[in-house]
Amino acid sequence: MTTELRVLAPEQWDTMFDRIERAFTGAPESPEGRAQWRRVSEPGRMLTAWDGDELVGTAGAFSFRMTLPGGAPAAVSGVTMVSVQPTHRRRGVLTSMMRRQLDDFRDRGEPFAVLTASEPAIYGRYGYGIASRQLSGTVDTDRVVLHAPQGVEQVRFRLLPAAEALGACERIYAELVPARAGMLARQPGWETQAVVDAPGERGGAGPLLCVLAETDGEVRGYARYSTTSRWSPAGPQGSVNLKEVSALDPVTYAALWRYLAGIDLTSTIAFRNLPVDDPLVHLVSDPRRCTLGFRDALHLRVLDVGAALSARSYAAPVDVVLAVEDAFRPEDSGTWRLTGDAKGASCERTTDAAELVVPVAQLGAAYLGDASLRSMAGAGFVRELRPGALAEASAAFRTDTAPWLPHGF
Ligand SMILES: CC(=O)SCCNC(=O)CCNC(=O)[C@H](O)C(C)(C)COP(=O)(O)OP(=O)(O)OC[C@H]1O[C@@H](n2cnc3c(N)ncnc32)[C@H](O)[C@@H]1OP(=O)(O)O
Repeated sequence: MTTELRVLAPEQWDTMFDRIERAFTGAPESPEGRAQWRRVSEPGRMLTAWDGDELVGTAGAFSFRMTLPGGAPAAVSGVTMVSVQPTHRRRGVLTSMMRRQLDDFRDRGEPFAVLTASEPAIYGRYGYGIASRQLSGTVDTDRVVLHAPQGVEQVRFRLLPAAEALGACERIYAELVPARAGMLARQPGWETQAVVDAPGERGGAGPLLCVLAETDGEVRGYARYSTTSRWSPAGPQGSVNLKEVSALDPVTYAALWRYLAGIDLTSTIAFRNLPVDDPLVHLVSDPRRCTLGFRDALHLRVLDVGAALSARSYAAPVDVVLAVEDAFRPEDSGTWRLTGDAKGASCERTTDAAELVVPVAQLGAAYLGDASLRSMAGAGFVRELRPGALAEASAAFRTDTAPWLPHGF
């Protein structure tokens, strides 16, 4: 079988989206959801695979700006809408699209690429590593007491339909973007993604609401949530389905959690995506009355080692010669000297002897500070050639704040 790769023509967008829905096997997107995907789709950035006149594969990209350790933003492509039709699976269509996409990203001068995976097992072979994780879980609000820092009683709340509070929430979001690696600066059209609330997709819950938390008349935080009503013989057992909670200061953050925990007729808060170091774990009186789970979130693929490693800062001084192995793009394998600290870094090709061997997927996993090089050495991926190089690099790559991707794409 030969497939031809082409950039999608704009008039073929609906056909393409139909094919993606078929490959993903679920119910079609709501009209609201489909309109949102169309709004953010970028002309010229959807690669398609064709078998004759049949569209059999898709791999798109968004143009994002992502925060790096140290706070600087970097241009990055976010890979999206990857699909191969069931009639053409396991014949190398995805591999050919991945190869072309990475060439394109490199031509755009982007030092790395990111994605979120339907199944994490797919992308390691293309050099992507798991660079951030997310925390999900529940809080039993009948049994757990939320800590009340001083000042919490001064916070006032205003409850609105989520779409009506968009402007205030966007201002908070924009302030938070530089504070955490992995966060994406808002691109046009993405602000409405957070408030798409198709009635057919609520799963029995009420409409999406937004509570604004204010101190002295200034909005300092917000939470987007819906509620599900449930009744047992013993009484009400509804749940708060938390979509997002953000605040500019700890007092407002605690106040928002106390507000959510206090909503009448509910006994659970369920959340799906918090940073893995979220303060929630310290706010609760009884962590055993919470269920907590971690899963992969952002997968990152380094394309230009020198540019990528010199764009971020490092938690501790580092001067290490890294041999980066890239099995999918062997032409990009090589040896670099990385020198840097909290103020910045440089990373240049070198002929000096390698001190640490790092496969490119593990470099991607370590890049935002979440996965430790030492831990990946323990699994046999990272190899130390100069005693001390691993400890030095591992301490330098880690970040005090865990990276976090606030939403999927
Ligand atoms: C960023 C995103 O959009 S994530 C969404 C990904 N899309 C989906 O999950 C939709 C449903 N699945 C699909 O559309 C397809 O099965 C795809 C895109 C996952 C794979 O496409 P294919 O064309 O079948 O992949 P291809 O034939 O190139 O496979 C390459 C390799 O990946 C492996 N592979 C493919 N899919 C999977 C999978 N789901 N899990 C584990 N390995 C996989 C193949 O076995 C093959 O391995 P090999 O090189 O060792 O032989």
